[in-house]
Amino acid sequence: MSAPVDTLTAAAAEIASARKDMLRIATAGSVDDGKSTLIGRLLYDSKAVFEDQYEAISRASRGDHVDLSLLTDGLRAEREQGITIDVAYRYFTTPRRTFVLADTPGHVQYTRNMVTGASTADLAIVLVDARKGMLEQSRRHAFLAALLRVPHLVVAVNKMDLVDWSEGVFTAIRDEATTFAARLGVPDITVVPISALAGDNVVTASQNMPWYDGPSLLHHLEQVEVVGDANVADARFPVQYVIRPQSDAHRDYRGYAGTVASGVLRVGDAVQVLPSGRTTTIAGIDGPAGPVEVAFPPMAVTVRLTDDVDVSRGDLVCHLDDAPAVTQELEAVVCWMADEPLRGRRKLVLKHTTRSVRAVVTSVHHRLDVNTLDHDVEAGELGLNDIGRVTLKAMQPLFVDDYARNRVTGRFILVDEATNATVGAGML
Ligand SMILES: Nc1nc2c(ncn2[C@@H]2O[C@H](COP(=O)(O)OP(=O)(O)OP(=O)(O)O)[C@@H](O)[C@H]2O)c(=O)[nH]1
Repeated sequence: MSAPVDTLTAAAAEIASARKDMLRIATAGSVDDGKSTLIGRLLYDSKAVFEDQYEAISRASRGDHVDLSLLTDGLRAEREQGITIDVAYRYFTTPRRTFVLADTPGHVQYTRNMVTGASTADLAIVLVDARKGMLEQSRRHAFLAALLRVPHLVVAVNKMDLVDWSEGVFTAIRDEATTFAARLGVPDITVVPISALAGDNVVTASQNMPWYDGPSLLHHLEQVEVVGDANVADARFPVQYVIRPQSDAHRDYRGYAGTVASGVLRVGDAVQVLPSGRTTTIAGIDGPAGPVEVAFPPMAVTVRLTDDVDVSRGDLVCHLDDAPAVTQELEAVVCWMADEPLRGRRKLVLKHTTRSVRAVVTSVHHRLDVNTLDHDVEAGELGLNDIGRVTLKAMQPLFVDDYARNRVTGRFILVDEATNATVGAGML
């Protein structure tokens, strides 16, 4: 039985109050587009930086402007190499919201980090250098954001000071970005002209671009609506651990711990456990601070069931009438991240929610050209950072939804059997 509508509304309201204050952002830009400077500017102008830190970087900066990229680059080991490698998470808060910012590097070979950083993001900021316009990299970043179904896209056209704050330059880039985003099916795009170095339109409105009447970047980040993006309809609870205390006092306790992937679970709900299909009822839900009546994403809880059904790690608890597809054959868009190409008959380990199964790629249908969005059906393989459509056969059943409907149960990663390295990410 699904949760009744009033429960969904209540859950949406609870998610709203829990989430209204938080926005997860992924940033992407090519090398030197000014990502570090932009993040530094956001931190500084939103007062997330202490004055003494600012004085230290003022002293270290050369030229007219304080080099805010020192704030974000300061801790990076890549300083010597001059490149950014891993995804770094930063937090900052304004009176309106808390922001979790995944800083993903721009180099083409690091697509993998972008995939990691953006897969849970509410919003992606793609930085573009006003002098260069939409490059292949910018398109690639926008494409990945769309592929990962990041619901909101911002294209920040940076270094407007270097094009004399030209409205014409901005309009041309905005039109190109908007057209490309429309082809990708991006539901929401905002294009903002900024100067991260001088601070124009980052937090406060620019005096230099009176022709722009949209919001500043931070203002947009503070007001963008994300509550409606959550899937509150389909209850999906992948079991991570079975909890069965050994002590005599708790000998009868058996609970199933995990994170609610989507939807709403409520005490008393009739549920089924996949793959067995056994039906039972939720006897209780334990949160970190004690029992709760309702659980919704992304709460980590322990669920107790009324019947003593056999449940193990990797099983899925869902309602009776909206179960996911149970399948061993998967057709997916895969982003390949290993040096040696992906070809048919390749054996891999597929990790989907809390389940790991062996799988084999049965065919590579096409490779996608990120610039033209054309399908190359002749390719027959995917090289490093290629994206394409493949079919896989899993050795055990998986409980899946379309990625478009569910960003948690609709994605998986591919791991090399021998090295245990992540070699691919897939969207169903
Ligand atoms: N004139 C001007 N220069 C800028 C602006 N934003 C950044 N820069 C400069 O551009 C250069 C690159 O900026 P970064 O912030 O380090 O670039 P990045 O994209 O973080 O580079 P990686 O860390 O290598 O990915 C620096 O010299 C900045 O001072 C801007 O709005 N105007």
